[in-house]
Parts: sequence; structure tokens; C-alpha cells
Amino acid sequence: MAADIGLIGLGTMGAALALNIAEKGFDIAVFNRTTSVTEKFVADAGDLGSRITPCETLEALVAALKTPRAIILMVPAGAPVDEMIDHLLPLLDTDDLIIDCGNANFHDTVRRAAAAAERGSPYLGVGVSGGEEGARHGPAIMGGGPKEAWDRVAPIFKAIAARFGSSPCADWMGPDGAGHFVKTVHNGIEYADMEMIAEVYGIMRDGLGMTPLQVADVFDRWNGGPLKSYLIEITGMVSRAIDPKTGQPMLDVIKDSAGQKGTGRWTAIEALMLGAPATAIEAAVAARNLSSRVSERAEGARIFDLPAKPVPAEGMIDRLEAALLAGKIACYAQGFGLLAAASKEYGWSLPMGGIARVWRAGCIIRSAMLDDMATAMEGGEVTNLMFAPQFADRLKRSETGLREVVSAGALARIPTPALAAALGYFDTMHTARGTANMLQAQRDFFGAHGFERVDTPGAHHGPWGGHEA
Ligand SMILES: NC(=O)C1=CN([C@@H]2O[C@H](COP(=O)(O)OP(=O)(O)OC[C@H]3O[C@@H](n4cnc5c(N)ncnc54)[C@H](OP(=O)(O)O)[C@@H]3O)[C@@H](O)[C@H]2O)C=CC1
Ligand SMILES: O=C(CO)[C@H](O)[C@H](O)COP(=O)(O)O
Repeated sequence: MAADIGLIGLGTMGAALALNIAEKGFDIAVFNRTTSVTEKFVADAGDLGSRITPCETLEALVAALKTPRAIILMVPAGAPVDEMIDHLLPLLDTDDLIIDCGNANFHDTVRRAAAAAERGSPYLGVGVSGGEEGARHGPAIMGGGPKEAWDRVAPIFKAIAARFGSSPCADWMGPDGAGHFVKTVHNGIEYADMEMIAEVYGIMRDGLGMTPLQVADVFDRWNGGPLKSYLIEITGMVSRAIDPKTGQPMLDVIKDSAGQKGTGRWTAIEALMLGAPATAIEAAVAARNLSSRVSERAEGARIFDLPAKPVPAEGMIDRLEAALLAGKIACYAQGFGLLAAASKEYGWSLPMGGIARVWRAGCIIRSAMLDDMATAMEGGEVTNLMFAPQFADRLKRSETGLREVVSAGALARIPTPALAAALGYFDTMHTARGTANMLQAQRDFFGAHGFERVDTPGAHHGPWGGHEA
């Protein structure tokens, strides 16, 4: 019998997604560049193997599918996606649908969708989040592309998605690159959330002298409160884990140099291009880059000899919890601000409340707070998530903690760049009269750029006569 859908790329995500699709009762044909991977995949699929058609060639994959066809790509971003599309095109009919479910730079998705439209063919860019476990048992799914193409495959995506209550965490975000843009911002928030947690861990380890097991206890406790989220939960788990090789805490044997595949950087670049600052995300991307400069940091340690100092212990754990809460709200406010700016720039009409709803389960940034964010954004136009009453109240209660943690870190020589960026953003956004009057005066002085006055409309120049550059 012809398969309902095809999938190319049986790596970590593709294999898990294919099993999920088969488990939900759909017949799926699969292809992998390395054939032995396909063979092993089917051999390990157990009972689900009856719903899976392994294919050794793309021709066989195409022949195995119901028409009009739908084929998921789950390969690395960039050239592999373009190459796969080039290989597939001669084999496909005009109304066959290619769906890129990997992480893609949304500019690539816009380009590929436009090329498909030129051919009269549909193309979807679909963000999938949840890692291997999510892909296998229920990811969050962010669709982008022609709505009618999404509607063709939505029953499959909604069936395999995570559920928040009875609602599937899968929805259409908008045309062309909208789905991949939303996934990119999801990952940017993921970077900032993870970095802020790592900074709090740094204060616990280097400022309070806590062991990984003590750290684990705190994160486990926090996961029962307002910070409840997947990332807080797994932080407790990784902090508790023991290295089977040495018997040491796992955290103590992992190098402090973080990898990245690019989605956080894409978010930061778009934030800068759109003039929608995402400073906590930018700081998190920078922190990952700096983490990889291991020998340079060792040289700095030798030259300055400024080891971390103890931070005042009393009440610090509560302050750290408050700092994470406030930092998280500021970081999500930046993420949603960026989504709103992109929606306007690209004419996508992104469903802001709908995005928060899709992120409530299945994805890496799922957290108890996202349900409240969905409610806040569906209750009417929100200028800034930090100003929505329930989040403004939480910030009023937690901002002192954030301030005290950033100051304690600075005094104890423990870096907190993402938390500090979140605090800087919060302080900027509640300051009605800032200091850009100084910038304007300087710009006018050296470049005659002009400025607006507080008391008289129009463009003005300052009395710098004879002193301009
Ligand atoms: N891992 C994760 O947590 C998540 C990953 N993603 C995204 O999903 C996509 C896949 O990631 P993941 O499953 O982790 O990656 P893996 O490295 O585990 O698997 C990559 C797959 O792509 C295939 N592949 C690689 N290069 C090519 C190529 N040039 N042509 C054809 N096939 C190729 C590989 O085939 P072969 O066996 O022949 O090497 C393999 O099947 C990426 O876009 C990633 O960013 C999205 C969400 C979460
Ligand atoms: O999309 C994901 C999670 O949502 C992937 O795990 C992604 O690889 C994470 O990004 P990075 O590799 O840059 O840490």
C-alpha cells in the first residue's frame, strides 16, 4: 500500500519523527543517504516496522508515496537541504509537497518557497522542537508556508505533536519563512534561558561553594515553583548525574566550552537587523562564543589572577530564583518583541498568543509561564510582555533579586552577562527619560545630524558654533 508521507534523513530527529508518525497510524516511506542506517532503523523499529517502507533510492521513495506526495526533509541546515531539493525535483510532480522540518535560516526558507511557487509547487518550512525525546513522543511544531499546503499535512503533524491538555502543540504560523522564524526565536530564547541558568550555577559553584548535588537539590526544588520548566528540570538531572568512568559528578568532567549550530546567532542577527533588541539572547550567543576560547581565558586567568570570591550566602538561593524569574520574563519579552517586529516587517500576521500556546508543551523552552503568556497575549494588544499585568506583578516582586544577583556576581568576579543584559533591558524600559539626549548632542556636534527638542517641534542644531569636527 502507498505510504501517507515520506521522510529523508534518519539521524537523531528524523528517525524519532518517523517512528512517531508510524506509531500514530500513518504509513511512512523513509530514505537515508547512508543505506546501512535505513536498514538498521527498520530492523530496530519492532512492530512499527509494518508501517515503514525502507527505500534505498530517492526514486524508490517517490514511487512508494500516495499522490500528491508529501516528503519531509530532516537533514542539516544549508547546502544539504538545497542538494536534496535538487535531487528530488526531477522525480516529483508539480503538486508534490516538500517539507523542511530541520532548523533552517528563514531567509533560505523564503528563497526556497519562492522558487517552489515559481514552479507552481508548494513548499513548507516547519520548525520542530523537543530534541530526540520530543520528536519520538510529541514535539512542538511551527508550520510556515502556503496555508493550503499546511492543511494537507496538518492531520499528521497534529497527531504526532505534544499536547497541552487536549490541544496539539502544532499550528500554522504564517506564510513562507514564518514557521522557521518562530523556531529560530524559540532557539534564541532557549540559548538565553540556558545561559541564565548556567550563570546562576556559576554563582552557586564559585560564589557559594556548592557541590553539583547541592545544586541539583536547589533546581529540583525550584522546579516545583514558578520556574517550573523542562530546562530547570533537566538542570537538576544533569547536576545529579555521576560519570560512570571516574565516579565524579558529570558536570565536573565536562569541558566548559559550548557548541552551537547557528540558530541563536540567526536570532541575534535578525534582532539587530530589525532593530528589535534581544540583548539577553545576544549575550547568550556571545557567551557561547567566548566559552570556546579556552586557552585565551586561561591566559587571562594567569595575567589577572582574579579568582572568584565568595558571595554573601544569606538569602542568596532565594535571590537566584528571583533573578532567573525576572531574567526569563525580560528574555521572553525580547523574543516576543522580535517576533512582533518580524511579523510587521514581513507581513506575516504572526499569532503571538498562538505561538505561546504551541510552546506550552513538547519544546525545549516549555514552562509553566508559557500558558500565562498565551493568556496575556490573547487578552488584547500587548506593547511589551513585561507590561502585561501578571508579568509586571512578577517583575515587581523579582527585580530586586535580579539586581542583587548581578551586583553580587560583579563584586565576586563571577560573570553574569545574560542576567546583566536582561537587567539592563528592564531598567531601560522603565526609564521614561533616558540618556540618548547626550548621544543626540554628540551626533549633532560632530556630524550636524540635528535633534528634536523637548519643547519645540522640528529639527534643531546646538550652539556648538566653531567647535564642530
Ligand atoms: N538534534 C536536535 O535536538 C534537533 C535538531 N533539529 C534539526 O533537525 C535537523 C537534523 O538534525 P539531527 O537529526 O540532530 O542531525 P543528525 O546529524 O543526527 O542527522 C543528520 C541526518 O541528515 C543526513 N545528512 C547529512 N548531510 C546530508 C546531505 N548532505 N545529504 C543528505 N543527507 C544528509 C544524515 O545522513 P547520513 O546517515 O548519511 O549521515 C542523517 O540522516 C537539523 O536541521 C537540526 O538542526 C531540530 C530540532 C532538534
Ligand atoms: O533545535 C534544537 C533544540 O530546539 C536543537 O537541539 C539545536 O541543535 C540546538 O541548537 P544548538 O545546537 O545551537 O545548541
